[in-house]
Amino acid sequence: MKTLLLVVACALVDVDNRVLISQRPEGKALAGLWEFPGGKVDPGESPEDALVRELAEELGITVEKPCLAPLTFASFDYETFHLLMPLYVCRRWQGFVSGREGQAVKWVKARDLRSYPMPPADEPLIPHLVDLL
Ligand SMILES: Nc1nc2c([nH]c(=O)n2[C@H]2C[C@H](O)[C@@H](COP(=O)(O)OP(=O)(O)OP(=O)(O)O)O2)c(=O)[nH]1
Repeated sequence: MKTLLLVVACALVDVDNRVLISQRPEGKALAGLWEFPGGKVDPGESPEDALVRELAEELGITVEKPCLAPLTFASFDYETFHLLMPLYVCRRWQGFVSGREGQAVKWVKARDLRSYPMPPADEPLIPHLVDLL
């Protein structure tokens, strides 16, 4: 089997029940596609620690681990690796969301997520968010 890559992602949900998506920067794989904030789990790091770190780096917000609720996961066979991506939901954080790495960010209703091109791994996640929100 290919390398199993563990990536953690978060559906940040605001008071209007909108979800945050972030556009992958030029130069990265899957550039231009809209994704849930997150990233790779580093060796020795727990998934929750990785997500707290990524949310701070990418969006400039502080999240407490108990505020990360597991929702579902993506399992997708990319050409060079197999992605396993737990998706958490978070409704509480400190600070204001901004694209700290120059990326565009957008708050969207779950039912409108289909209007934004996302990586193929993310498509099966959308109905879970529509159901929840
Ligand atoms: N963050 C995130 N990654 C996703 C999503 N869907 C999806 O297929 N991926 C894939 C794209 C990448 O192959 C991988 C995440 O890797 P990345 O390169 O963005 O992670 P990272 O922030 O740790 O990046 P790096 O600094 O190490 O380059 O997961 C998603 O919704 N969110």
